[in-house]
Amino acid sequence: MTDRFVAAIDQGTTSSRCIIFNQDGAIVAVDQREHRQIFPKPGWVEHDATEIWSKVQAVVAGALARAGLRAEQLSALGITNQRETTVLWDRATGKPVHNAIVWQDTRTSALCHELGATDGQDRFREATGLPLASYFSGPKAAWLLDNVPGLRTRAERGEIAFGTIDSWLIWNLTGGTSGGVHVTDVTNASRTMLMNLETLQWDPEILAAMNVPRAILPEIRSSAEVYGTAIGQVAGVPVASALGDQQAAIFGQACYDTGTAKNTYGTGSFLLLNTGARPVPSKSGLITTVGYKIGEQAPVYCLEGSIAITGALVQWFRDQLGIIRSADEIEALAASVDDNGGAYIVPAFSGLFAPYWRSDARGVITGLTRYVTKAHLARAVLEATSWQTREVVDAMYQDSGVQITTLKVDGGMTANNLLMQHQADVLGVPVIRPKVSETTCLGAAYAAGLATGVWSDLDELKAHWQRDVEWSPRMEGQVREREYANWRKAVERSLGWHEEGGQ
Ligand SMILES: Nc1ncnc2c1ncn2[C@@H]1O[C@H](COP(=O)(O)OP(=O)(O)O)[C@@H](O)[C@H]1O
Ligand SMILES: O=P(O)(O)OC[C@H](O)CO
Repeated sequence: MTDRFVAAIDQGTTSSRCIIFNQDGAIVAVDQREHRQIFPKPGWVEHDATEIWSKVQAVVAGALARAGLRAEQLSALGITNQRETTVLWDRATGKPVHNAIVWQDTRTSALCHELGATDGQDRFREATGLPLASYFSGPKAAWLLDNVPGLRTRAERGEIAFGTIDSWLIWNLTGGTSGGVHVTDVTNASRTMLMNLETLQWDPEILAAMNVPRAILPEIRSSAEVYGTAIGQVAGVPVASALGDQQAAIFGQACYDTGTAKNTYGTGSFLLLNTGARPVPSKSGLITTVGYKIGEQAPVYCLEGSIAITGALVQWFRDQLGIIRSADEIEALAASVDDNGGAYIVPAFSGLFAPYWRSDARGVITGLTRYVTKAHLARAVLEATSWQTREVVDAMYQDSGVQITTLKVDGGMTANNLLMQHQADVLGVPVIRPKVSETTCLGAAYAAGLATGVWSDLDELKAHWQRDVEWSPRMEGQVREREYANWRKAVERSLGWHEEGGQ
């Protein structure tokens, strides 16, 4: 039997990656490139979508070259992407009309506040599963339509296309101005704040409230089906999956059973719990989102705890404070002391996401005394990730009644043993990392392979999953609860700092 190969593109916040997998779900080749982060004003974060498209083309070529494969040897191509980031482009020229507005960008906070005051918070949450927050795409699209001169009129005439990054890539991959398909998948659409979670279609009332014309929106499709055939460097290859990166990770982690969960530790961290065939509304500050939908099958929903800043705090410690030279140095520095020396850091750099959704929060370091050294602060940086995760795990339990008994983990920060041990300690459950920790690309590859017959069903995919490392809890319960109380006190001190219009 000749091996079959599936390529996945992971277009992330800081870089684009292409990974080619074989039929066992093992990695054959990887290529990765970073793109520019554009910060025009405090709180604003943009990407150049044209640059992203060229980086994506480069990593696809790079991965093929490293694998020693030709495009025609690929059975399918899957897409996974940073979610919520919003691009509007001119259908005739194929050019973006503005830089993409990134998920972390807070420029629409005031708009969200106004929408809440006029239409009520609950209306949006009930229809879309999301709290009104600058994180999501709908308000970003509305901002662009109102702030790029003449854009709203052109949009209403049907000249402009909206997309999250999946749509932008699929449109370009399948032909762009010469016949590219304008689609998105249910998982990405569920992050726009424009899709109704029950119908899985654009919600006309929400579109009206948000003032977003239907004419700009892509067609919503499943996460695993052939959307079109690629042209150019991968000509002839079916483009056969799209999933938001966190949904791709839960798919790659084989969390197909109700009650299973994973946490991905990257720039931010995103904990998703599979809640099965029905959306579970959150009362505890989580998001209700679509996990995946395979072709004609029923959708699977998730509850999600989105944490904006985890790995990005390590980057801040490295780049803004200069205390370490590389992210991995933080582990040795933190391990040089036994504890945090009483210091806690709450990285509310752009407010706090789950479970608080407080745009008025800003970062704080508390508990400082002259005793505290940079090593204690290094510990506090790492612990901020595990405590924020503990808070979303507690919220998951309140919302779903599911007590997580083991947590599957992945992402760049899981290379840090000290952090993973602390995570197991503060959750009081084992934390497990799989052998293939590139679960985001793997999930997109799995979905594309299912759509094209490379794999037959979820059981086959489940059999690929293998444990690599397991961290077991060691902390005494009393210590854990005392420190958790300290963490929550620190969070209290971060709230209410920022006033609208200030920085
Ligand atoms: N050894 C480490 N210890 C702690 N944090 C780390 C370590 N290695 C990488 N990181 C953090 O992980 C993040 C990168 O992870 P990755 O999964 O590639 O993120 P993303 O997909 O969001 O770009 C960075 O924010 C970096 O600071
Ligand atoms: O690109 P990442 O890995 O930082 O993921 C970003 C998330 O999709 C934002 O919702």
